[in-house]
This record gives sequence, C-alpha cells and structure tokens, in this order.
Amino acid sequence: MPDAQTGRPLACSIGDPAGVGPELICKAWTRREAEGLPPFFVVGGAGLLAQAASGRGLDVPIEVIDDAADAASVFGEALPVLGSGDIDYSPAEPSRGGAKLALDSLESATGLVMLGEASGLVTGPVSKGLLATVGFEHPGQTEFLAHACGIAADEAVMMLAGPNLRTVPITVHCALAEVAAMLSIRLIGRKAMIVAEALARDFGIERPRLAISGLNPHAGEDGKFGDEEARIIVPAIEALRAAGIEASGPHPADAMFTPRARAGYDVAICMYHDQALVPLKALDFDAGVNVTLGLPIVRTSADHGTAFDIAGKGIADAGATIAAIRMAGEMAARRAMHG
Ligand SMILES: NC(=O)C1=CN([C@@H]2O[C@H](COP(=O)(O)OP(=O)(O)OC[C@H]3O[C@@H](n4cnc5c(N)ncnc54)[C@H](O)[C@@H]3O)[C@@H](O)[C@H]2O)C=CC1
Ligand SMILES: NCC(=O)COP(=O)(O)O
Repeated sequence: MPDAQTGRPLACSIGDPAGVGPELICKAWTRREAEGLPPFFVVGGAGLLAQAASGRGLDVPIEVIDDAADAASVFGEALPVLGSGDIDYSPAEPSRGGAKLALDSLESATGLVMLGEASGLVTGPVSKGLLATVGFEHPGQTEFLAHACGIAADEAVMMLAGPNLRTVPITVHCALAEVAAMLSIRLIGRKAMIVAEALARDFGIERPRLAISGLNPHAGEDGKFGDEEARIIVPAIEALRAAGIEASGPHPADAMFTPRARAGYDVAICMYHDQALVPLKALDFDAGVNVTLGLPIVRTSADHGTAFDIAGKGIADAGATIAAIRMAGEMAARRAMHG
C-alpha cells in the first residue's frame, strides 16, 4: 500500500554501483515489513540490484515498472525498479561507467520527485571524486539538489540526524584552510534560520533550541586563539535572537557533545564538516541520516559513503539506509498533512 498520507512512493537513486548502495537498498527492502517502511522504488539498475541481492544471499525479486504510480502495488512482493539503466555489477571496482549510472539515476529520481510522481528522494551513496569525472559540476548532492530546485547552493542546508544528535555544518565540502574565510554573519544566520524553520516544519519541533559552536579552540579564548567568534559568530547569534530564534553560543566545540550538553539543545550548528560529522558518526553511525533542509522537496540519505572497501562482502550495515527511508517517509507524510 502507498504511504497513507501521501499516496505516493519514495524514489531511491541507486548510488555508485561499486559501493554498498545496491546491497543496502536490497537489504532495506527485505526488512520493509519488520521496519514498517513506506513503499519505495529504485531508479535504474534492475540487473545489478538482482546480482547484489543474490551475492548477499538475499531473496529479492526485482520487478521493472514503467510508471512510479505502479511502485506501491508491486512493493509488497518485489523491489520495484524504474528505468533501464544498468551495468555489469562489480562491487568494489569503481568505474566511470558506474559513476555515470549513478548520476543518471540521481538526475532521474530527482526529476520524478520534482514532478510530484514520488513523495521524496532517498539518495544512494556516490563518490564525489568519480562523479566529477563524468561531468558532475557540484561539490555534492546537496548542492546539486539546490541547483535542480532553482535555489542558491547555500539555501540547501545539510543536517545529519541520529537518535542521539542532530548537527549542521555551516561550511561543507571545502578545504579546511578555506573555512574561516567562508564564514560570515549572513551565512551562519541564514543557514541557522533555515534549520529552525525546517525543524518546525518537518520535525514538529515548534521552538527549536540551536546550539552554535565556535570555530577555534575554547571558542577563541577571548580572542587569544582567533577572532572569528567575536567578529562573526557572536553577531550572528545576536541577529538570530533578535529574530526570535532560541540560539546559544558560541560553544567550545570540544565540550558541546557530552550527554549533559546535548540535553540542552535540539541541533548543534557547527562551523565546518568534521566538527559536525565526527560526533554524529561517533554516536550514531548505523542510524545516521543526512537530510537536506530548505528544499521544496524531501531528500534524505544514509550518513555514510560508498564504502568501496567492504562492498560486495555482505557486511555493510543497512541501519542508516533504513533510517533514511523512514525519515523521508515521515517528512513526506508531515508535508502532505501540514503543507
Ligand atoms: N551521501 C553520500 O553520497 C556520501 C558519499 N561519500 C563518498 O564516499 C566515498 C568514500 O568516503 P569515506 O570517507 O571512505 O566514507 P565511507 O562512509 O564510505 O566509509 C568510511 C568507513 O565506514 C565504513 N562504512 C561505511 N558505510 C558502512 C556501512 N553501511 N556498514 C559498515 N561499515 C560502513 C567503511 O567500510 C569505511 O571503513 C567518497 O568518495 C565520498 O565522496 C561520503 C559520505 C557521504
Ligand atoms: N559527508 C557528507 C557528504 O559527503 C554528503 O554529501 P551530499 O552528497 O549529500 O551533499
């Protein structure tokens, strides 16, 4: 049955076929009933999905569909696959052909969600480096989706969410050496505002508490270890408070992820990628979801990458993929109900 609130299935892009994406989507399908997952279909890769499943000893009948609307009726008995893209399946052997398949799947799945034929997008893990070799001009899928939806790249906000923590990196796919120069009062304020609005709209947290990190050790130690806190982060927090947002900080990043500290906020807004993703993955790797906030469409993904090192070995954990599918379904249902 389709999701009761949306009546439409989720669209899953397959990710890099040499990575763990295909086997994890098959694994998620086998656990659809136990996990109470909403209906989903995969865009492309019928042959390699069948091979990925059998290689992992999973009984996953594949059914090719011509229309996303057919996915829900198929889902109970088979994994629905839309589209003809396929490739010889070679787990752990990344190739440009595989990257091209991943890109085609991402673009088609995004298009179907934007057309309203699917209620949300769950992306499989891709290799950014390989995608760049086949014409992908964005640092990541988050920025691609902003472009596809016609919004500025920094209006699409990456949030990592797990059972124990939510974190947002203000700067994302850039060299650490560039971070300080990229930070601005406007960037922090705008992204934090999008986070506050999305936590209310998509997660039902009406008045979210935002904890904003410093950039430097000890949040700058009164300027001794850097002045970005005084020049940029404090004014951004003041502007957020003036706009009615419950924002605290700048917090020394080393102390803001203790259990006691985490009890005091709904989301940690961090200044750079690893400041946000290290604690999330340390606490919640097997249930962590990467969700893009600020988009007109719903998009989630597992928190991990392609894991080429373990692809095809049957040891990859499907928890984060299942969590991403579940979260996309819940967000889509909430949007269908509340707008
Ligand atoms: N959402 C996405 O599409 C993401 C893509 N990537 C891409 O993935 C590629 C590899 O990146 P890495 O930094 O190595 O991260 P990774 O997440 O692929 O792997 C890091 C470590 O975690 C393990 N691991 C990952 N997923 C696992 C799972 N489901 N079960 C058990 N162990 C798992 C891997 O075996 C490896 O030891 C890069 O090309 C990067 O661009 C990375 C993060 C997210
Ligand atoms: N480390 C997170 C990550 O790389 C996810 O990027 P995206 O492809 O979702 O933009």
